Amino acid sequence: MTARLSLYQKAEQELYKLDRSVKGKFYDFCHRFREDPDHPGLDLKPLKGDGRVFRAKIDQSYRALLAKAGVDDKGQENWLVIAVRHRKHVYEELSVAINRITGEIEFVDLSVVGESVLQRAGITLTPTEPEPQPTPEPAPEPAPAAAEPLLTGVTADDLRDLGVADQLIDLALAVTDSDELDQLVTGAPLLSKDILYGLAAGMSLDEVRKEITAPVKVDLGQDYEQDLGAALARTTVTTIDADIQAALDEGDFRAWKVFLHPTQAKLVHHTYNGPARVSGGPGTGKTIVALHRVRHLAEQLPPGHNKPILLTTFTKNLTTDLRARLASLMEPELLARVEIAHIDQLAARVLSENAVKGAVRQRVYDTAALNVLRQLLLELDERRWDAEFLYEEWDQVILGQSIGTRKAYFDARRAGRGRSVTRPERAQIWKILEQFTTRLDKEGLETWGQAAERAARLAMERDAKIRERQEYKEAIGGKDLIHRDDGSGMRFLHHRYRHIVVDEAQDLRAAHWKMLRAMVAPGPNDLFIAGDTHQRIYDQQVTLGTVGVHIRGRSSRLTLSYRTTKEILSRAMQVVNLTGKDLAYDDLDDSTDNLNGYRSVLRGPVPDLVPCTSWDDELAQLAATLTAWREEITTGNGGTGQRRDPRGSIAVCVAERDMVSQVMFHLATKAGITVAELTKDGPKGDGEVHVGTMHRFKGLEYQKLAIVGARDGVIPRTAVIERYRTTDPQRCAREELKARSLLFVAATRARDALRISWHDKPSPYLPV
Ligand SMILES: Nc1ncnc2c1ncn2[C@@H]1O[C@H](COP(=O)(O)OP(=O)(O)OP(=O)(O)O)[C@@H](O)[C@H]1O
Repeated sequence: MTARLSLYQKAEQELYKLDRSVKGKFYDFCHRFREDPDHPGLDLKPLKGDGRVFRAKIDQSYRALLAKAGVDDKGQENWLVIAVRHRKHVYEELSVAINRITGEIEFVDLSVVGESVLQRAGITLTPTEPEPQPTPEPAPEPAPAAAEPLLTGVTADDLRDLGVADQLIDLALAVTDSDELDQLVTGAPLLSKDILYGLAAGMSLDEVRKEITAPVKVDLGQDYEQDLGAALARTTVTTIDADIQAALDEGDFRAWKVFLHPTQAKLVHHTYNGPARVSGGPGTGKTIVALHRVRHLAEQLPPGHNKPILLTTFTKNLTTDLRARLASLMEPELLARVEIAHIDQLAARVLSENAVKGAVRQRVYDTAALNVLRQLLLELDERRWDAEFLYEEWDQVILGQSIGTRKAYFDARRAGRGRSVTRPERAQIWKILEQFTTRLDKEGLETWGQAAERAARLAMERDAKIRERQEYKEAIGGKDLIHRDDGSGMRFLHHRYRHIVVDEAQDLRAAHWKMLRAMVAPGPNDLFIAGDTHQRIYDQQVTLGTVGVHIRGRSSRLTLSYRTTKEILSRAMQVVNLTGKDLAYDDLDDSTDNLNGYRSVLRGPVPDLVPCTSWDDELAQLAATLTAWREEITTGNGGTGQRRDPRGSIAVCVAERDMVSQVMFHLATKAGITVAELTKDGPKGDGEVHVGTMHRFKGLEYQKLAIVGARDGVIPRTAVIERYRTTDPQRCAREELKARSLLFVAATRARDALRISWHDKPSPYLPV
């Protein structure tokens, strides 16, 4: 009889860590097992635990642990590989269970639980193939004196109700410190791990129930515990040959493509009755969820050749990154149904489609437009207002709210703008800004903010026409509108997209949102928004409700970081910790957001905080660190790990623009390290180490990251803070918040190693 073989997520992760030769043998094993699971060479035998787990021979040393999940209609047996390990670590007590919350198959790996915890919980493990013992085993140490349990205020019933695997409950209650907990959860199913870490991080039972358990709860029938076949259908597994082969070849870099965390999967597959938003700290998988969401939506589309799905984000280099990742996740035919464009590119496209001949304007960045305003103020001898204040008033209040008349400006809300302005002052400001926009116009210039506004207006006009046509059609009982449509092109008018997915949403302008809102018909799954306001590094605070994007009741938060180690995360959190400040992070709507429960299960070295005596000293020490990092990566940590090409794994993030070229020059000429500048379009060239300013690092990640020049006066900038400290305290606080977010974004790009250096005084936000 042949068998169908699937691979449990944890088994796949174990495989990554095995030697290449064992991986190869495992692959052969899969082939042989599929052909005939009862072949004597495989030596398939049940363990004594609950009789549902079997072991089979991969080679002399390695065993596969498998669970039999029934036989299908064609008589084919369904088997799940739950673990791959050395025969020394296979115990009779191992068993599988079906989780009462998720209904998925769970395997609790007792072999990794610490000896002392097992003793306290009264569990002894029996090896299936005991090693010959040359000397008698010493009598086991008596269990250490009982210390206070780590998890207080929770009972076994609480843990059971939340969804912790039965086998882990007594063990979890016997744990007395976080190292023991770390060891326990290494072999724990995902949901148990989340719950136990959540409780240990101080989440209340209610919070865990709401944020961790409820999102993954499914309705299970009466006898669900016996039906492994049904449970297998609910469990995320790798099934086909090619998948297993790819997993073995690509290692854990591809994990995100196959295995979504249950909380992530829920968000990906849910049907939302309108715009939905997912938030969460850095590295919690918001982008991964957005990418899978695009695939999910594409899979539901009726056949066609158009592109009814838009995936958009704030910057160009992130768009390149998203495109590459999506291409590796989706079949080309499905990918062809997705438009991938950054938000300014989208606005530019709308404008060019509607361009009047001869009226093309050159689009400029804010600094260029600000210079035009400065020149104008000089010519007018205008000293009552400084150029930055006026520019922001224009960009954020007038453009931000699409204000077209002096009267509307008198009534405008100026929330978050700091100093108030009286009616006569508004009259002065309006007059100056009118002259400013006329000047821009005359010079044939347009800012990206203006372009976004114009694009939004055009998209909204188109939306209004579509609605009007729709309403008319409904009013006449759904008949064809041949006469009305004739020759006007109206018949072909429809919303550009059926679904829009937005990443890094926290930095989009009000006009961008208006444009996006108008590009998709309101309805199920219209807008899916991923973002984290703790990472807002541009000045665009938007309340989505005011631009027609209503997310209330459809917001979710991810809390588990997959990128950053606990050690990096705890330092980074201190940067954005606003305790005692009269400031808060918004939730993109009219409430606040926080990072409660944000945590990581990854461990690594504590970040290095390095004081230097001068900039030259900083450069020299940086070069030494990078040389060591490169060595670690290329030699696979001195031969203990996987060897890798260091290109694209290491980056240097600088606090000031000028430092980019200085760092690049120093590394290339004095340290023999090849470099690539991180530009708007991504890394330029294929140098080993990427170098860029903090803004360029948005949304990216590196194995090892150095931040240089993190000193007081630069983060935050003295000039900016001094300008507003007395004149506009609210603005001053906003600038501080932005500077904190920038450092937070930079620090959380690091996966395993983070090093932050400065000379003179450190930035006040650094935890030193
Ligand atoms: N389910 C998963 N399995 C394995 N890896 C995952 C999973 N989800 C996320 N990751 C990994 O975690 C890292 C961070 O994911 P992602 O970029 O989506 O986070 P993010 O929340 O968008 O971060 P940021 O806000 O910092 O941009 C990536 O390396 C990704 O591959």
